[in-house]
Amino acid sequence: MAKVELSGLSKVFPGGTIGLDDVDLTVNDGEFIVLVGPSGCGKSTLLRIVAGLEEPTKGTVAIAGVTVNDLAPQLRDIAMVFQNYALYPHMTVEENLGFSLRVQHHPKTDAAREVNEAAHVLALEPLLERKPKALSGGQRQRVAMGRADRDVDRTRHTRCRSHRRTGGQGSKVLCRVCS
Ligand SMILES: Nc1ncnc2c1ncn2[C@@H]1O[C@H](COP(=O)(O)OP(=O)(O)OP(=O)(O)O)[C@@H](O)[C@H]1O
Repeated sequence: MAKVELSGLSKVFPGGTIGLDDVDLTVNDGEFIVLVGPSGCGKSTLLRIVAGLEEPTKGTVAIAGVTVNDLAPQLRDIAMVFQNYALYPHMTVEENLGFSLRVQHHPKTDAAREVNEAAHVLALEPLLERKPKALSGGQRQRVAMGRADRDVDRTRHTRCRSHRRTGGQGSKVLCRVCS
């Protein structure tokens, strides 16, 4: 986990809809927070900006002390679970959890071990052979969380741009993957 700091964050969409208006928020390393508010108040917009899927009109996003406004989403070491969970319906829980590891060409034994660890932590062990349609909403959400965490490309982070920005290998600020 890393500290996330949002400063003066605003988003005005084309057409003039205000998505966010001057938001300041600090989430400390290891802190768990919940954004609560009425439909349309800007929760998804805020998360999309942190993940890099939306550009703020004003303000800055810093992760682990590094301003990431100009950093592409895949270089931010952020995982996001979407409201529809984005699971592959034709794959089992096990295949969904391991999909990104296969795409990243992780050795099979390492991938299997990581999938088993994730299944244990998320209490999905008895459900590994099931497909998403045979899961409850909460179970689907846990699979989506497990998959999102594996979506972070660990191979990419051997050349982590955050590191280069903060002084290369001697940097004190390391992302979760590289540290
Ligand atoms: N791409 C877009 N173009 C124009 N307006 C948008 C766009 N995306 C979101 N908005 C508007 O920005 C505001 C904030 O939307 P956002 O999706 O962040 O709300 P939310 O708090 O996540 O809502 P919900 O709880 O219903 O999911 C809303 O008024 C929404 O209509």
